[in-house]
Amino acid sequence: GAGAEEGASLIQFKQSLVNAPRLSSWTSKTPPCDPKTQWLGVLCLNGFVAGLRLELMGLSGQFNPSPLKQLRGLRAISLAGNTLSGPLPDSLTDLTTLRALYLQGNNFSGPIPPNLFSKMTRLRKLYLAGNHFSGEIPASISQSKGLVELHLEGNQFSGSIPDLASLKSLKSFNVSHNELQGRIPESVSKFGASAFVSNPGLCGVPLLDQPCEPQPPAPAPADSQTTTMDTILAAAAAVEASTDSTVTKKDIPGLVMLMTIFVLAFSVIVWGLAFPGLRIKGDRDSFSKLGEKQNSDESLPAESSRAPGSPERRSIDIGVKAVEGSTAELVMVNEGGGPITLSDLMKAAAEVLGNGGLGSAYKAVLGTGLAVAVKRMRDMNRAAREGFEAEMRRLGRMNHPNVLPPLAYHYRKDEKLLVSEYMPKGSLLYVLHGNQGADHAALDWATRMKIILGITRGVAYIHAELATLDIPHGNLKSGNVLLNENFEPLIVDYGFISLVNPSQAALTMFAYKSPEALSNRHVSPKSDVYCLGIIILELITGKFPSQYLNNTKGGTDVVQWASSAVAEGHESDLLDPDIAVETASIRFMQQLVRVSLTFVEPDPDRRPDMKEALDRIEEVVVAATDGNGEVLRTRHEDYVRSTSGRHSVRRMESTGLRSGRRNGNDDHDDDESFAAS
Ligand SMILES: Nc1ncnc2c1ncn2[C@@H]1O[C@H](COP(=O)(O)OP(=O)(O)OP(=O)(O)O)[C@@H](O)[C@H]1O
Repeated sequence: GAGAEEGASLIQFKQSLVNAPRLSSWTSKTPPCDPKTQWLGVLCLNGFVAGLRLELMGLSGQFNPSPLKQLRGLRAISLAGNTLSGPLPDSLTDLTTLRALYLQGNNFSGPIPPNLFSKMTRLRKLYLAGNHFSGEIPASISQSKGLVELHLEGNQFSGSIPDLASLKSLKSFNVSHNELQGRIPESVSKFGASAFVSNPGLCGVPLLDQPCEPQPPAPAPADSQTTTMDTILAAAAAVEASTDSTVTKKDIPGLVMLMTIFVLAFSVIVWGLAFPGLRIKGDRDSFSKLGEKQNSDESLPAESSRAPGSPERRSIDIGVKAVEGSTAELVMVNEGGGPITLSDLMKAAAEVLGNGGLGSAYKAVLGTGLAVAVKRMRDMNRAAREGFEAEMRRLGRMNHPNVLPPLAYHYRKDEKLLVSEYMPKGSLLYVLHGNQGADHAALDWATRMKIILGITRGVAYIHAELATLDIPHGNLKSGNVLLNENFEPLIVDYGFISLVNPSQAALTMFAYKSPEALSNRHVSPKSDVYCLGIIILELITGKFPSQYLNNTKGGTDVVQWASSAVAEGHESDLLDPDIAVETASIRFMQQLVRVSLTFVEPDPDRRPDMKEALDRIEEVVVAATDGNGEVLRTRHEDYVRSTSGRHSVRRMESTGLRSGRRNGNDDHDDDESFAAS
């Protein structure tokens, strides 16, 4: 009967597999769906084969789907986490009943036939991640109009992302860690940067670091060696020297490309290794429901995109030494990380972190094991050497648990480096919008409140310490808030206004995106208050603010949205669903929305100053955490600000809120000893 025919097809399918001893139950002696002898990995529905769940079985050989087209009720196939190889054959196209195909974590390779998916109109989930697929993403994917989950990350797909506007139900999408190029189609830009990272040729929203503009070809890689800070800077400097100085912003993507290809290669391996343990749990559950629910057959959970593992380091030495002929040294301005010399730094294994408006950032791991972030500033010639150095010394003296001071700088006319401690969790921007992994999950309400309070305190401190500046921070955004291992925020990239060339400042610094700047009025310390309001709304709504973009496309206008929701009395619509579940705290979330709306008042005169802003935030947070010492073990009165503006003296009860950083400057010893006095 039908059972025997289906069995014969499966046996034929099995013959294409190598190393399938675990499929010994697959014999012609019994039918595949007999409840007493049911074949391993075969899922049945009403006596017919409905699914093949053959993940993590050590299977190798090629995937020959031809025999499977005889299985009229086949809805899901998982071969994930095996070592199947070769290309995807054309015959896959005949599996038109398929709802879900999980092939991730194998060794599949080669281009995918462009029309492969044109007949697979019922497909809802397609996982090809973590293989070696190359060539273009098959355009026929857009014909599987019911796709809900599409995961192509960790391959070598090239060319541009096809237009996927026809995939109206797409909920989960990832093409990160490929070799894709061109502008990200608007239809998928909502999936956030993590869905696209490590595609050096991709540009546009949501890759803020990779705006679309013509890019020069990447310099060709030379032989492999360890990449050091020195070779990275040399390469960057050489590209710059070979073009005019305005090209600086474009040279780094080439470097990023080289670096990320290597990171990619390594992370695919790690992904493959990490894969089995990750997959097995969720899959078993959801697959076992296949016999119960008609529509849940394909509901294996989505694999969240992995952050890349530790980088593989390769040389991009193009023969120019960044510091050759220079006597300039690295000048320490904060002893927190111990002494660092320029030669330590140049020898350090390095990787590219990103390319921001003010420069490019690199991670370097020193011989001592200390990881530092090195920011190579561009367009920072506003101040003469003495002015630059004095400002750096002042920034190095910053001493607040929520402010990351530079540890050292390197100054030459044509090269300025700023070294600070490396924060492994990365920025709030990344944790909030990019990474949907464990760090994102940790952003519960208490943590977000702690972050909001920390940022506000940090900015208030910066305003007190750098009161002489027109705009003390000037570049406040979630990308410039780093998170330490306790999710304590640390503010970076502050105090540059007197150093950055004015035209560059106006183009790239976030204070210049405030309403006053956009209507050609003066930026002021109140512009930082505006930027702070955006970050708070970003944290409460979980939405990427359109205010961070240069055009009006993409992101959420959090100011407009919050103002109208408050005006209409449905503030609760604003809340990120991830925190709105904490219903007991909703009224505090709403209070914070109202407070932050005062920060984003279009008229700066109607905004509070930073001192007042801090009071308002602390008031809500203290009320919200009263009687709950776990959230924030600091009290309002422990944070005493001196009116002189010279020092922000504070006492933190919680060690978690206390920075371990030591300040190298005698002037400020009273900050450290305040608790004892
Ligand atoms: N000390 C650090 N530790 C960890 N990551 C860092 C550190 N400093 C910067 N980064 C990360 O490196 C990346 C690039 O930083 P960079 O400052 O160059 O860009 P940006 O913040 O996007 O732009 P801008 O130049 O406008 O500040 C960002 O993702 C940032 O979060």
